[in-house]
Amino acid sequence: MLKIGLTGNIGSGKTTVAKVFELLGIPVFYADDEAKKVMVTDAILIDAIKQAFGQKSYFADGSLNRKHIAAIVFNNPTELEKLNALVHPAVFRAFDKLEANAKGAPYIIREAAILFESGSYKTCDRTLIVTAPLEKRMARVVERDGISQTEVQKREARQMPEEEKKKLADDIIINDDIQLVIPQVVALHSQYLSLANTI
Ligand SMILES: CC(C)(COP(=O)(O)OP(=O)(O)OC[C@H]1O[C@@H](n2cnc3c(N)ncnc32)[C@H](O)[C@@H]1O)[C@@H](O)C(=O)NCCC(=O)NCCS
Ligand SMILES: Nc1ncnc2c1ncn2[C@@H]1O[C@H](COP(=O)(O)OP(=O)(O)OP(=O)(O)O)[C@@H](O)[C@H]1O
Repeated sequence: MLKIGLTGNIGSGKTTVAKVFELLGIPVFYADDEAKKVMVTDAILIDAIKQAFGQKSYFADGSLNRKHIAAIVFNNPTELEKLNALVHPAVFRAFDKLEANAKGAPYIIREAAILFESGSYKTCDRTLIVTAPLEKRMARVVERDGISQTEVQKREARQMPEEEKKKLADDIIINDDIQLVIPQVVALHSQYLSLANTI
């Protein structure tokens, strides 16, 4: 089955784009959501996170102390690598399951903020990047998450620059509030359906 990797830096609008593909009937795997799920359900992973980042990593009710972990990993690249090495294998396994369950679909989408950085693009047949100017991306995330511009910048600094990703990606959607997003998604959907028919 044709697999499309969908990415974009923080606040680019990749989740928004993914939702449009879903409306067109395409199964989408959200790596971020899956990471959130396994980090509170996988007992071995939970233990490993506590060992690495302290007991404060979880609240008494079992939910993840996201602020505590974010403060550690987005201030120290080595700590972020440690967290990625713990979480990503479980996310990769979940994607394999989704793929197995989506046999009837013409193609599937794997949405991930760090598709290129994590190497998961290698499991995709094509890659699609959503782009937007940095100022717009920052403003969107500040509005959506209520975090400061500095916090957004720290995360952006841990991601491969958008310009580099644009060179690696096969397809692009420009989400700059000037060009319309839905027609761009529909055009790519037709292209992917044709490609899926040739596989
Ligand atoms: C550190 C955590 C707890 C912070 O949680 P928080 O609720 O503040 O942020 P959230 O998860 O909603 O992420 C917001 C954005 O931050 C950026 N971001 C998140 N994880 C990463 C990462 N590993 N590397 C670079 N950027 C990241 C992305 O642009 C993401 O969309 C959380 O991001 C996390 O557990 N990250 C590790 C899991 C992971 O790699 N997720 C990303 C896709 S698999
Ligand atoms: N074209 C647009 N017009 C207006 N608002 C938009 C547009 N695209 C995205 N947004 C808004 O900007 C915010 C960021 O978009 P979205 O969550 O899709 O980005 P993302 O790339 O998935 O971000 P992250 O990497 O932080 O998870 C959301 O609140 C979304 O509703």
